[in-house]
Amino acid sequence: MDEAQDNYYYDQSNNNGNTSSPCDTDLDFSFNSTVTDRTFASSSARSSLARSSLTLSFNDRLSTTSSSVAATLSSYNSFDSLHHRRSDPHWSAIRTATNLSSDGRLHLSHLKLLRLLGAGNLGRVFLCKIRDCSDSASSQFALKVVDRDTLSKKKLSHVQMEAKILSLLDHPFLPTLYARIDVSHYTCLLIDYCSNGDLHSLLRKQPGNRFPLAAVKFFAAEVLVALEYLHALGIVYRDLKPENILLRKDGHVMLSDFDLCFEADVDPTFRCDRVGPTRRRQSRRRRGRMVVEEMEAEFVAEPNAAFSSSCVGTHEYLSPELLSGSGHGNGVDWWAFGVLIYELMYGTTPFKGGSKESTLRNIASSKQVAFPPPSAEGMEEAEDLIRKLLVKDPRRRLGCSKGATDVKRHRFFEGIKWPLIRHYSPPELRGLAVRRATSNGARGGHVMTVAPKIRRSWCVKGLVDYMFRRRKKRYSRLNSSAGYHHQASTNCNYYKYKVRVA
Ligand SMILES: Nc1ncnc2c1ncn2[C@@H]1O[C@H](COP(=O)(O)OP(=O)(O)OP(=O)(O)O)[C@@H](O)[C@H]1O
Repeated sequence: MDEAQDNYYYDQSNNNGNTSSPCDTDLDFSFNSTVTDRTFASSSARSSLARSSLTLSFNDRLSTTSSSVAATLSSYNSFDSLHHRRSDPHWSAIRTATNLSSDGRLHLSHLKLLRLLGAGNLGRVFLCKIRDCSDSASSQFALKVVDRDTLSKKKLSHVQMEAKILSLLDHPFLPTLYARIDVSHYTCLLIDYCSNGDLHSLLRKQPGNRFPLAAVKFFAAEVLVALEYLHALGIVYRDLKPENILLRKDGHVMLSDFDLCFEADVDPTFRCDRVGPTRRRQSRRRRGRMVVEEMEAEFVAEPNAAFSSSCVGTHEYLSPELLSGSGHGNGVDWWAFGVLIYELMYGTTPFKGGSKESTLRNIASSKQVAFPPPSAEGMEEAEDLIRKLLVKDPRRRLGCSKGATDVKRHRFFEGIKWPLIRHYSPPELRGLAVRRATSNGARGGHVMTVAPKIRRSWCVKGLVDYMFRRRKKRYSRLNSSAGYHHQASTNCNYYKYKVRVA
């Protein structure tokens, strides 16, 4: 947006007789300008080979919860929320902008559009920055602009679903909704900007369109943690694919596109079992013998009773039960997770045919997934995981009953310290420009709470009861506390520890 357009904005607000200060208005519709479109359309980050999501209408019934979010859209500024990233410099940039605003809210006029990032089914996404903010890195955001007047009722419900889901999220691998601005017939969602594009485009830049195994493991592990968090909130994603996995400037993932999600209830469970033999040990401190028991605690929060019968997703990623139209649940995400790992490893999806119809036929057939001969060490583990995720019957599919808890245990992920996942270095790949965190950057501002060591020794009698009670208390806050989910999903959700009974 150039100076001339800035002036146009001021004139326009005056013509409308708006008496508030220029920065308090929402009348800067520069995203509507054809100049903006022409100038920036070519800079769209997504490759032209990207596969679009579909909403088939053989069964058009939306999930029950989607109607409940069809509430009136209103402006949403979440500065006061207890977001775990509230010390992030992005929030500070927004706070600085709104301090001067008479109503304390963020308005479109606080934002300067820089370029068009791309356009999707529902609207366009712009790179923008907070005006007059000196820290260029922390003042950049992505602004998703939706023109509600151009959308059908069904697409409008998708926008509402996306806005609702975004407002619930508080996780390093998922976008933060900094503000929602509804003005006239536009809905604008201000979220994190991912300067490294999407995983689909990155994959196309690699030799043979494949990632090395270590990179597959890195991306799969991060996506798994993001999925785990969504499922713990009762959100079934339904549109997992490389195109929807964006890469932040630090090379970590951010899932995007929540318009096809549906919500369901979750009934979290926490189990604590004794594993291994009970041993007697000499206590140095207490001068006596004590009993040491090795316990395994397991936390599961998976919407395994989720049910929807609308057919949505992306052809190559649709699961057999979704295609059959007889209803599906959380299993669609675990199926898609298997397809994703396959695609990252082999550069193509496992059931891809010559046409969309033949792809769908292959998915629906009883044909099992086939693999090229293994070419590197560790491929067998990956193949075994994919095979277990691509089980056609969702009742027998890995992940469907205990979610990420079971998937994380697979030997493909062996060695990953889940609580530290945010701090693993991204792989060095062609086309991935990783900017390390600076002192006031991502790491300094919002370090993920690191869980305690996986193995711990305790010498408090009744510890298990105590932990169980504490966790139960936290579960009761399940739907209200985003912080809890953050903790639950960044902590290892199954771990062993020793209990010493004096
Ligand atoms: N936060 C972001 N940072 C950087 N680029 C983004 C961001 N969000 C979206 N984009 C890019 O903008 C483009 C449009 O995104 P959008 O989510 O509107 O559409 P889409 O991914 O095609 O989804 P849909 O399935 O809703 O059509 C995509 O190419 C995406 O890569």
